[in-house]
Order: sequence, then structure tokens, then C-alpha cells
Amino acid sequence: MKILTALQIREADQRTIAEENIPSAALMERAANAFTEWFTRKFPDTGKNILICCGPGNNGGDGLAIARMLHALDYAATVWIVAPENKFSPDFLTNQERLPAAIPVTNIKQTSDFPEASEFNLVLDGLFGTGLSRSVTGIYAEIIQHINHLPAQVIAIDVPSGLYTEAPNQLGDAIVQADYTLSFEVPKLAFLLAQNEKYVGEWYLVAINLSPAFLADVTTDKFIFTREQVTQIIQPRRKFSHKGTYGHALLLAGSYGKMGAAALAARACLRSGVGLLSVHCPKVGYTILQTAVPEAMTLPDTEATHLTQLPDLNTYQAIGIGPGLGKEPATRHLVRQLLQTTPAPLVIDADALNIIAEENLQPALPPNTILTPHPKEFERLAGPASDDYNRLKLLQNFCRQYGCFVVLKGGHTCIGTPAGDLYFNITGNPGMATGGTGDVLTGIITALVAQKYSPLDACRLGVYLHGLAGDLARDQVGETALIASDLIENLGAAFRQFGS
Ligand SMILES: NC(=O)C1=CN([C@@H]2O[C@H](COP(=O)(O)OP(=O)(O)OC[C@H]3O[C@@H](n4cnc5c(N)ncnc54)[C@H](O)[C@@H]3O)[C@@H](O)[C@H]2O)[C@H](O)CC1
Ligand SMILES: [K+]
Repeated sequence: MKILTALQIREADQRTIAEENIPSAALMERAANAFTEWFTRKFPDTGKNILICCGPGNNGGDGLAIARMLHALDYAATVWIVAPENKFSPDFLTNQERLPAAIPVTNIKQTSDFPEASEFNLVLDGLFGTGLSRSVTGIYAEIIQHINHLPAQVIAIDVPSGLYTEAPNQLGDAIVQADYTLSFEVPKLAFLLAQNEKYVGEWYLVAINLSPAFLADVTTDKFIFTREQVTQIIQPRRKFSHKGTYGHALLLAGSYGKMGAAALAARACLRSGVGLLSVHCPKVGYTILQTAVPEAMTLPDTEATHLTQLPDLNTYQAIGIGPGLGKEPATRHLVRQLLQTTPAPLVIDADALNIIAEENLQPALPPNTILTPHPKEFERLAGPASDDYNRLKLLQNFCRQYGCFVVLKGGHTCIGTPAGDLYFNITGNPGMATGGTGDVLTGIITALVAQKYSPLDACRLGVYLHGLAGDLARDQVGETALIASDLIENLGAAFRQFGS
């Protein structure tokens, strides 16, 4: 699914109106209907007092149409129209005319117009949407502060007012802090970034049937990958297959006190369909891995506590390195050697990433290598980011420069590709912010690469299934108690949702 800019969304609007030969107010009606349908399912109690704040543009027009629809469904709707300049969009005016006289309306042009005491349970924010062109000031900023201080749940129409859809706001900008954002048709980049979480809240998309031809043709370098795409990518196992069909993966993992990371990665790798798995680990890990993961073959290093020597690499279809690795000098040397000599595609995580950063080995990354850093590890590799938008730029530049795939882990994990495209994930939950979940991801992606999925597909599938397993685990144990092993236990259920 494409992530579009505000400008592209406006173009989509125009194309839809032209192709369907409808007045623009009809599209607004469609948007308001879609919003109302969602709203009545989410908040079926018509006894709630609802305040609908409307700005002067089409976002405000949506608000007016929604007020009319909610009123018709017996909700108690009150409208505030905030417009100091008395300049309105044509579709705003159309919907103002259609507003039933029974709905109380307050016109707010200045602070003194503010109604005194107000008792609202829900606020719908229709001040500004994708038409925001500058920071909000004056009476608009006052209204936004007012909304943010009301003891009510706030639902943003399309976009939280004051939030730019694809660029950072200035410090101190007035922005609505929504509990929910219900957005039309296409996701906005702002929703996917941690720095905007307190404005966007939980976000949902509703379809308004924008021109399919336009949406198919429009170009973007930012995407969300959806369940449908995962369904298309995922391959069923074949009847006449054998373990050789699904590849032999090698994991280089573990050190004294960190064998758990190796075990988690190994178990996840096996649960993700790899045909054979070998784990090269320090001697201390031998008994641990043979016991914890009997399905894996264990190749002990000559050194007790950390990895010092590469095994023969010639029999593997994928090599994963990093979980629990440590950063001993001999291990650093091993990482350098691996980059220079690997015959198989690499998946690199954790301390292997830190070693690459500290030894400046980025230029030695073989083409199409997959790196799975969290933001701190990425910063070590690519330098500090000034904000989440800037980090995405650094991500694109890094992937282009080194020809690699980077899985930047976070609330919406983002995959960068050598072509400079970004793919955002929508599965997963905060329960997964716990030790070992990254090791699990390394195991999954390594298994998928060994099974001959392309690097991009391995990353997308791996990240989606990892998050889905986390969501299934949350259903069982909740977010607080969730641990990395729970993800592994739920990988089977995640794969099964795709018949695999
Ligand atoms: N395709 C869709 O998704 C549809 C969306 N709809 C809704 O329309 C808005 C966008 O409406 P638009 O009129 O273009 O802009 P806004 O209402 O967001 O803003 C109005 C107007 O205000 C001016 N302005 C911008 N920034 C400021 C500011 N900081 N202070 C004061 N004034 C400002 C500027 O001139 C804007 O044009 C979209 O979000 C949806 O809610 C349609 O209803 C259906 C199709
Ligand atoms: K809004």
C-alpha cells in the first residue's frame, strides 16, 4: 500500500472527481459516511455529548457533514466553527447549508467567542487536515490547546490538526493530541513515526474509493506492507520436498553469559521453516544449545567464551550473525573475515552491527546484505539523526550507498532497500519491547533467506510474521508479561494464518 503526500492525495481527489464525474461535495459525503460508519461502531452509545470542531476548509466540511449524520442517528452533536477570517471552502459552505437547525453552532473568531463551561465526552477534530500549509497560530492554536485540555476522548478527522503529514513540525507547534485518528484511504507518513505518537493515537484507515487508476500509477518510495502482500509472497511447502529444499542456515551467535540469544535465534530459525540449521558457538555454548535446541547441529569454536574462527562456510544458503556475539578482538576479526569471504547471503544483527560500526566496515558489506539494527545500532552505523524524518533519510542514503537492506526496528519497523524504497510494518505491539525479540527476528529472516526468498521478501515476511506472532502472544499473556520465547511459540500460528 502506497504512502502518499498531501499533494498526491489532493491529486487523487481531483482525478476521482473527474473520472466519476461527481461534484467534490459527493466525495466529501463519502468521506463523512465512512467516518460515521466507523464512529458508530466504535462509540455506539448515542448518549455521549459530542463536540465537533470545524475549521474553514474541507476538513471542517467533513466535520459538518459528520455532525449532520450523527445528528440523524440521534447522537447529541454540537458544532464549533473556528474561522477568524470568514473565508470558507465551497464544500464547507455546502455542508453548512445542509446542517440541521437543531444542531447548536458556535462561531469562534476570537478568544472572547469561546463558550464557557463545556461538558463533552467526545471531541471530533475537523480543524485542519491535509491542507495544513504552515504552523497553526492565533485562535486555531488556542482551540487546539483547549481541545488538548478537555477531559474528553479526541478523534481526529483524517489528520490530527496542526500535524504535518510528511515533514517534522517545529518545537512548540500547536497540534491536536488525538486518542484516535481516522484517516481517509491512504496512510500518511506522520502516523508511522514514534515522535508523532502522542498526536496520532491509534490510527485507522477507511476507504473512500479514490481513483484506482491514479493509486495504481502514482509513484512513491514509501509503502506499508499489508496482509494481502504477505499472502502473495509466502510459499506453501511442496509435497515432494525434503529438508534440502528449504536450505541449510548457519548462525554465528553467542558468548559467555549470552547463549540465550543464540538459542532464541536458533529456535526461531527452525520454527520459520529452515531445512537444516547449524550454530557455530563458543565451547561454553555446546551443551546449552544441544539441550535447548536439539534440532540444530552445533559447531563449537576452539575458544570457550567467544567466537574466534569461522567454520567452513561452503554448505550454507544463508548465514546469520550477531545475537549474543560480544565484541572480543578475535570476534571482531571474524566479522571482518566473514564480510570478505562469505559465499552466502548475510543477515547481521546486534554486536556484529556494533563491530561493523566501530571498525568502519560498512564499505565491506557484500551487496544485498540484510542488517537488522534498532535505532541506537543504526545511529552507530550511519550517524545521529535529528528526528524520525531525518532518520528515514539517513536510512535511504545508507541503503543506497552500501547496496544493502536495513530492517530498522521500532514501533513500525521500517525496511530500507538498495533502491532507496522504504517499507513499513503494521504488525506488532509494545509488549515486544523486551530482550531477545531481536534475536528471534534474526532467526526468522535467516531461515527465510535460506529458503530462497529474495532479500526484500525475506525482510517483509520476517518482520510481518514476527509482529503477528507478537500480537498472537499478546492475546495469550498480555503486553507486560510477553517474552521473546512467546514469539517463537506463536510463529506456527502466524504461519498458519497464511496456510503455511
Ligand atoms: N481525498 C481525501 O482524503 C478527501 C479529503 N477530504 C478532506 O479534505 C481535507 C483537506 O481539505 P483542504 O480544504 O484541502 O484543507 P484543510 O481543511 O486541511 O485546511 C483548510 C485551509 O486552511 C488554510 N490553512 C492551512 N494551514 C493553515 C494554518 N496553519 N492556519 C490557518 N489556515 C491554514 C489553507 O488555505 C487550507 O486550504 C482532508 O484532510 C479531508 O479531511 C474531503 O472531504 C474528501 C476527500
Ligand atoms: K483534523
